[in-house]
Amino acid sequence: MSMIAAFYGGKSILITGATGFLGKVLMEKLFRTSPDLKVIYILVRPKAGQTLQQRVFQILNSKLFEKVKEVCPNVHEKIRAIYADLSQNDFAISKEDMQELLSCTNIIFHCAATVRFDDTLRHAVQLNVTATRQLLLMASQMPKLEAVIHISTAYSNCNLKHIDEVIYPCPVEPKKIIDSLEWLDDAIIEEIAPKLIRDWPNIYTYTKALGEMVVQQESRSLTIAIIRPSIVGATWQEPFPGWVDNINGPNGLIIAAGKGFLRALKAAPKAVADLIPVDTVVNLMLAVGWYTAVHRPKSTLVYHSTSGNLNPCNWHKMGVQVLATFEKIPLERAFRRPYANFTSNNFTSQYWNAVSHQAPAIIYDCYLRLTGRKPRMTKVMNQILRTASMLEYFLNRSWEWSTYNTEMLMSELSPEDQRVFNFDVRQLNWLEYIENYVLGVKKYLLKEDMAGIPEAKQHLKRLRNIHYLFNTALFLIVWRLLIARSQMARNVWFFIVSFCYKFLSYFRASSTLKV
Ligand SMILES: CCCCCCCCCCCCCCCCCCCCCCCCCC(=O)SCCNC(=O)CCNC(=O)[C@H](O)C(C)(C)COP(=O)(O)OP(=O)(O)OC[C@H]1O[C@@H](n2cnc3c(N)ncnc32)[C@H](O)[C@@H]1OP(=O)(O)O
Ligand SMILES: NC(=O)C1=CN([C@@H]2O[C@H](COP(=O)(O)OP(=O)(O)OC[C@H]3O[C@@H](n4cnc5c(N)ncnc54)[C@H](OP(=O)(O)O)[C@@H]3O)[C@@H](O)[C@H]2O)C=CC1
Repeated sequence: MSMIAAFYGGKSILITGATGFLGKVLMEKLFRTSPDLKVIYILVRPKAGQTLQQRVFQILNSKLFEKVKEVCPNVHEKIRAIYADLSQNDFAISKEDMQELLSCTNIIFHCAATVRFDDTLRHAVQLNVTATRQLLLMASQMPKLEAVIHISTAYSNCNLKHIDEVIYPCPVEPKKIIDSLEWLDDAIIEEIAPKLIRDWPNIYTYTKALGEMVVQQESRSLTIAIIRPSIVGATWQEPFPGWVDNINGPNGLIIAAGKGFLRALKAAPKAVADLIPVDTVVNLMLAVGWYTAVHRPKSTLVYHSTSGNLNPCNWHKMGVQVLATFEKIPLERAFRRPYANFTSNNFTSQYWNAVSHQAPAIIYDCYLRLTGRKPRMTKVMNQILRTASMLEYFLNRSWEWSTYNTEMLMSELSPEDQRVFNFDVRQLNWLEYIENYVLGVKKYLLKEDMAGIPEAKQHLKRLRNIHYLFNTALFLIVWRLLIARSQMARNVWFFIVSFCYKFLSYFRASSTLKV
């Protein structure tokens, strides 16, 4: 019997960010391994015209939850969606709901955050810092609370090269920033933001670092642990391989590469691609929840959920495998044949951008205009290049994360728990994982039918022929223009033709002699 699964039995668990990528996989695993848990409270806001109930219904009826419905048929009754907006005071939770949460909650998993790199400082602080503080104040009024698990990011200290499992101080006190945002207006905030974030690459990583400091400051009466995942990718094993449902992180770039939009990336090919499967992160979260509640460590422990130091993979290996998979299982209606080029050189990168990205988009838009349609490819291409440039910082550097606490926890688990809540990334086979990942992007994110693969392959063949035709035509035009204008080009042309003629004559003469 798994001790961790048994621990969550009968518990009331509060999850923030349950409608997000990590949150959904967390709920799924909890219901599947501990179907006798009491209730999962999720803090949800209405979104995109959907009510809370509609959002929950959609999640529970998705493919991700198919296994859960077999193990826990009454899952609908065990999930309680509470209206909440984490950017509001007291999260805008009603008095009755707040009372219930305060009196019943046993464990909290705090996943909610804004993960946009370019969010405004005000909004990112509200969500990643102030909301964390407010949640911990709520937690301190919960008599039955056993543990709080805060999800940060391995990149919260990406201004350092070697990162230990400790909370590093930030140059400015979070409280001072929260207070000053109350009276400063938006224009001034955006002006001082670059000065505040100093050597952090974006507002997201900076506010996640502030969030960790808040956890440290508010942890006096609470038992808290922090988990820092690196780049969270599709599921490795559970509930099935390759599940993914948003375009964050690598996902958008994988689609852009598969559709033939993105054919070059400014990335150091040898830099470590520190991806971590989402189910590995969730297994660690549940193990940490159990360990923190049962062993109640004296200080706030930080756990790194990273792959680089135990089982490294680099961007080159990843790119090659992504392309190899698209060769076998192409995406539908590609713009160009998938091709990949990683370069860390500025000049080469700009050259590839002009030749491989911008020029084809402009040519295609001209074609759309000529055929009476609305041009759109330049806009799409600019969007992709903007995203790629936002991720560049992470593609051109490697970090070392120590994993002492994570390995210590692994050794504390029973063999059964090590199997059911496996977070040992050394067992990951990258080639197999990336293939399933790419397949998952096609099936679960783009919702493409596997029956369409022969047609997609046919389409790629047509694109290859167009490519050859286009290049030949371009070569002939350039050559014709050169010959017309330059004596040197004419000389070269004459030399090549006479050389070919002599070679053919010699070949014919020698083959006649042999006979
Ligand atoms: C041999 C050599 C091979 C060579 C090969 C070369 C070729 C290539 C080979 C490829 C190989 C693979 C390489 C992989 C590399 C991976 C690198 C990963 C590094 C990640 C590091 C992460 C470290 C930190 C990790 C963390 O700790 S945490 C999380 C990470 N956080 C993020 O990843 C957010 C980032 N993103 C943003 O920050 C914003 O996205 C922003 C970017 C500002 C844009 O922003 P903006 O331009 O405003 O665009 P959006 O509004 O966002 O979206 C625009 C449109 O997409 C739509 N849309 C937005 N959402 C979604 C959604 N869900 N679902 C569906 N649609 C959505 C939206 O409707 C809109 O459509 P529309 O309305 O235009 O029609
Ligand atoms: N994905 C990754 O690569 C990594 C993620 N992390 C961390 O993991 C955690 C989860 O990330 P992930 O699941 O990928 O992110 P998602 O963007 O998929 O999910 C974010 C969640 O936060 C919720 N949320 C955002 N704003 C509010 C609000 N104002 N009120 C209520 N809920 C809100 C979202 O709700 P809604 O659905 O309504 O928008 C959603 O459920 C984050 O803390 C992130 O920093 C760390 C490292 C890497």
